[in-house]
Amino acid sequence: MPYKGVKVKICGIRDPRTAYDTAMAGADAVGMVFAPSRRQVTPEQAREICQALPPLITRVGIFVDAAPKEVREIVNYCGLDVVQLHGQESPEYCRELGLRCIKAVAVRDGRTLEQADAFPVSAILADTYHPKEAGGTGKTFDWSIMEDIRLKRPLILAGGLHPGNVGRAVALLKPYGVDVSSGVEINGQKDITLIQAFISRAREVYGYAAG
Ligand SMILES: O=C(O)c1ccccc1NCC(=O)[C@H](O)[C@H](O)COP(=O)(O)O
Repeated sequence: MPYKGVKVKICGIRDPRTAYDTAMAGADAVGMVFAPSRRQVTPEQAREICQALPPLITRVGIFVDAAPKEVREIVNYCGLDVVQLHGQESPEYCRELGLRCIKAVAVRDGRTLEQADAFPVSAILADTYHPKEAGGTGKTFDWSIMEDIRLKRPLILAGGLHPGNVGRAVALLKPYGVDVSSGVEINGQKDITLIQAFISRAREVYGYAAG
């Protein structure tokens, strides 16, 4: 059955105060990047962020081709709920990890998404393909690729979303969730006004805008 609404994940959170404000603005999930990136956090920073968050919010760790042992250690140390995998991780890797996983797919065509749907994971995150960046590009992809694709797993849409286009994306594709990083930043820093606007615009499609 399709999800009646849309979950909102704000990614690339780097400090406890922004994490708390993001949760109180109504986000369903926050993401912390452990892979090399200008948004990278240490396990110590992520643990502080996780501890600052209220209870009913999902804490997501972002990894790119990290060793399963390292991922499990960070998950336990920080208190993460879900891992989001942005590298070349295989179905066997996801199975071996034994954690709740979101598999990110760099969308080039419908086939890449259908292949990922066979992964033993909890959801698929469709993101923009970039030859050098594993995520957080701030660029959209051609959403029409997705229009005729029906996945078995819940779909989270990402890639270049912002308050000005998220409503259209939700209305067109009706994803289970939306994910944003660059589109709620000003000069590389998360901006709480943009975060609030993003959450409201995403949800007003279903008629329950906050704020
Ligand atoms: O955000 C990063 O810097 C990043 C680096 C390496 C792997 C993944 C990364 N982000 C993952 C996310 O969930 C982003 O929110 C997603 O890619 C969308 O980003 P954006 O297009 O900037 O909204």
